[in-house]
Amino acid sequence: MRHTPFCVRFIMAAPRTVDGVEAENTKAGLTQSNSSSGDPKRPQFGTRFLTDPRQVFQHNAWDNVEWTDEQEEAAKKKVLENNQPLPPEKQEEYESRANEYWNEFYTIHENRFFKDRHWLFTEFPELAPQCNPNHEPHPDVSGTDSTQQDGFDLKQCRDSAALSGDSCDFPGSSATYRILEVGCGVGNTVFPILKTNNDPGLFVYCCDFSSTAVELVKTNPEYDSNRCLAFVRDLSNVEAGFPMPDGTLDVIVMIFVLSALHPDKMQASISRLARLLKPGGVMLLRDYGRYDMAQLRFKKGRCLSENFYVRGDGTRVYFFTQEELHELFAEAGLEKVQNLVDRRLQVNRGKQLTMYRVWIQCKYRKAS
Ligand SMILES: C[S@@+](CC[C@H](N)C(=O)[O-])C[C@H]1O[C@@H](n2cnc3c(N)ncnc32)[C@H](O)[C@@H]1O
Repeated sequence: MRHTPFCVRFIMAAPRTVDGVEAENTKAGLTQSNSSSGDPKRPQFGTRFLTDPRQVFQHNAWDNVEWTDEQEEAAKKKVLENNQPLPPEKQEEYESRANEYWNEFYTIHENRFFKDRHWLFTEFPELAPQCNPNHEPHPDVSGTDSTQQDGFDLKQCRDSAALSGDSCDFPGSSATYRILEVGCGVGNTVFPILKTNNDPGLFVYCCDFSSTAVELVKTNPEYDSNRCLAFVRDLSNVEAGFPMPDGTLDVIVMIFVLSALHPDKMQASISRLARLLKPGGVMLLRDYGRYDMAQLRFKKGRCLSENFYVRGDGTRVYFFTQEELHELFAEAGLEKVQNLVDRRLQVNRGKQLTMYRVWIQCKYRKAS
């Protein structure tokens, strides 16, 4: 096995059972995952398959679950039954006060709700590339001039800034590997990245439109302003600026965030974010898939538009198909690297409940 110089060992959490209301939001089931990706390079560490339905309550979770046609039809029917959208004034209120609802969420739950997740690095090795056994050292890290690697030409910027007397420096401008997490919440992705990816050239940006969440990130003892910058930013406001120029990011991460935006605002938000990527940079997404248990649990009076709902606490969620996500990324000029559906059956053995989870995972690259 190759030596991995800057790595902290990955911790694989054991699968946990989720149940009740918490299951709607929690990512606990994501600690292990599997899918029918067909990607031979993708680590397969969720390999418990249910072959005999009578055995379903033998374990807490089953991977890569096939849905029957009847099950799919029943899910479709359930969604249609609850598909009466709320009146426009209610819709408008949930849109205009969206960040306030998330502020309330974080005021109540602080950082207790979303848990750290170390599956991140197995599913998304781009977050700590030097920890991948097949990793070829990034030329920047081995000491060459990083400025020429950037889509944004930092050297040219510095040269012209020297002439004009302006500055082209920005937070993280001296970094050689820049990651932005959008909709970062309380930092359950950011802090594991900072802990695991010890590349001295790393800089992590993270933003959320909940000022309460961003404050919780900044006051976390693990927040290090030499390696990280947290800021408040509404993704759906595409006119607002970012603290880094276009063409400077290696990775943009979105974990259960795009689904919280109004569907009409998703395309512009993704297209705006794509501009921030360097050529060759990647956008990583994990989010709710169509007919996930959380969608089927919504009762009448919660639907905002097709496949878009408001929870009891005023936060909203959309349930995607793979095709919809592909369209969004392709329209933003990105190329598919991965777009897979992850179906998992979680079991509450005590209550003899079965919970079918559906998540979608995507990686899309900006052409070099
Ligand atoms: C389901 S939480 C996920 C949080 C975090 N990514 C995680 O996995 O722990 C969705 C997050 O998206 C944020 N969010 C929702 N809409 C947003 C928007 N328009 N701009 C920025 N952040 C947004 C919310 O404040 C919340 O922190």
